[in-house]
Amino acid sequence: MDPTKGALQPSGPFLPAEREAVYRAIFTRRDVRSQFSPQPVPDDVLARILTAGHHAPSVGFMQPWSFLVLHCLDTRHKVRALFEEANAEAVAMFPPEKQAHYRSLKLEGIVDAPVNLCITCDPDRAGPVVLGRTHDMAMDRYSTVCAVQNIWLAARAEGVGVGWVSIVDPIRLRQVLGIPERVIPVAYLCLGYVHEAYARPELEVKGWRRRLPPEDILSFDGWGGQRPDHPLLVAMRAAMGEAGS
Ligand SMILES: Cc1cc2c(cc1C)N(C[C@H](O)[C@H](O)[C@H](O)COP(=O)(O)O)c1[nH]c(=O)[nH]c(=O)c1N2
Repeated sequence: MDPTKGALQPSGPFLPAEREAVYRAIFTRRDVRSQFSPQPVPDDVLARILTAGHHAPSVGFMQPWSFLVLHCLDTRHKVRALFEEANAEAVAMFPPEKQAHYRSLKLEGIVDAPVNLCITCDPDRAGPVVLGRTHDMAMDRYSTVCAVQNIWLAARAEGVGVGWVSIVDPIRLRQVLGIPERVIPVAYLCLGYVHEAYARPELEVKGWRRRLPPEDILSFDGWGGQRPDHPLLVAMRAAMGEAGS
């Protein structure tokens, strides 16, 4: 008996409105730090968002992620203290002329948001030899990041904002959350309803950095293959214009 018999489903393009909805989620998704409503995110909504995360692609289908759901305010205050400490160290790493600007940025919403998630990667989830990870062990972490992105986009569709906080010492984060040593904390996310969000990345609005034009990120037939008048480049410029970027 062929196990693939009847396993296929139609896979054509979405209807225009469905396609628009997917692109809308992508283009209006924001990293949210300060606009969180304290209104709780109900379990059924959170369940849909996490289920989207759990349907991410993963190397060898290893599904290396765990989703730690953090409501406890005491725990979140401990994580915020880790952020404060790391952020003070971070300021000093920037050139003196950028430090005041850096200090003015709000870079977390750990306690403002009603719920946080820590998304971890367990390299041992599927044994030592994993299909597709044989020549690059980082593939399990990349898979975990795919889950994060699914969560981020599904949350956008639910009206739930997500902010990624990476300015924390991962070793101390592990201790605070009781994460075993072999497990890697990949992402710390703050989640909550947002009624208004920036139309462009907050770092762009606040003059820190701008989105790069397509000519800076497209290359043809190998690294460094710039083709300034290539039709794909022209089309991507137009698509970015339509996306408002
Ligand atoms: C791996 C990683 C880590 C972080 C981030 C993102 C990612 C992917 N971002 C959010 C980041 O600043 C943001 O995505 C960009 O500025 C682009 O903005 P939008 O996400 O489009 O709103 C982020 N933001 C922040 O305020 N504090 C942080 O510690 C981090 N860390």
